[in-house]
Amino acid sequence: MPSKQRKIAVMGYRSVGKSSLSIQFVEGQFVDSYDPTIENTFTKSTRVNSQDYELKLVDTAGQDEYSIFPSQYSIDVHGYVLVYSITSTKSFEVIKIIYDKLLDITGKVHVPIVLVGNKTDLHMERMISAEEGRKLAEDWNATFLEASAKQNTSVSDIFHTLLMEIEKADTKTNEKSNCSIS
Ligand SMILES: Nc1nc2c(ncn2[C@@H]2O[C@H](COP(=O)(O)OP(=O)(O)OP(=O)(O)O)[C@@H](O)[C@H]2O)c(=O)[nH]1
Repeated sequence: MPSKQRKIAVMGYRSVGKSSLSIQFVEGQFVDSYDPTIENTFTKSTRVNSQDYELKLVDTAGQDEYSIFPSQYSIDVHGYVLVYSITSTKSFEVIKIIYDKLLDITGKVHVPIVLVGNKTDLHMERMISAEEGRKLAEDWNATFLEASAKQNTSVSDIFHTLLMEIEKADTKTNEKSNCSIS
């Protein structure tokens, strides 16, 4: 089977660990220093369910409640990793706003999304429970995962799950377009 090309955008509030998750997945390392991202694109080959993928990962600049959703991330992107930090109530609020803007700009009812609560290693500083995250993802009809870029917990699951979600959405669209009225 030929390899499929997929583009994924990682979005969320500042400093939630978007770069750290991307770098952990692509390079297998964690960098402790904080360097705000403007935009970084990574490529990685990966395999899910016997299918090879050529993945383009766009690590975006941190957004806040006032940011305009960058229009370049509304086209050509197959799925989104929406990240908040379990230690930051603000980042959880901002991810809801980003989600609303994303739906608005794509004009779609359903977009493949994995909602990620990052920094689970900082359990003493936890502000958002797993239940709250799960509930939000349920409202969105998205998949929910908690992760730690630092400890490399569930990091590859995020991207593999999203690739499966994209595949599911693709199948649904194809089924619809093959549907004829007689
Ligand atoms: N303890 C802990 N720290 C983390 C984790 N992920 C990221 N960090 C730290 O959080 C800070 C911000 O991480 P980044 O990956 O740069 O965050 P970002 O979301 O890309 O930030 P912006 O580019 O500003 O939007 C850095 O100091 C990281 O080392 C994690 O899972 N656990």
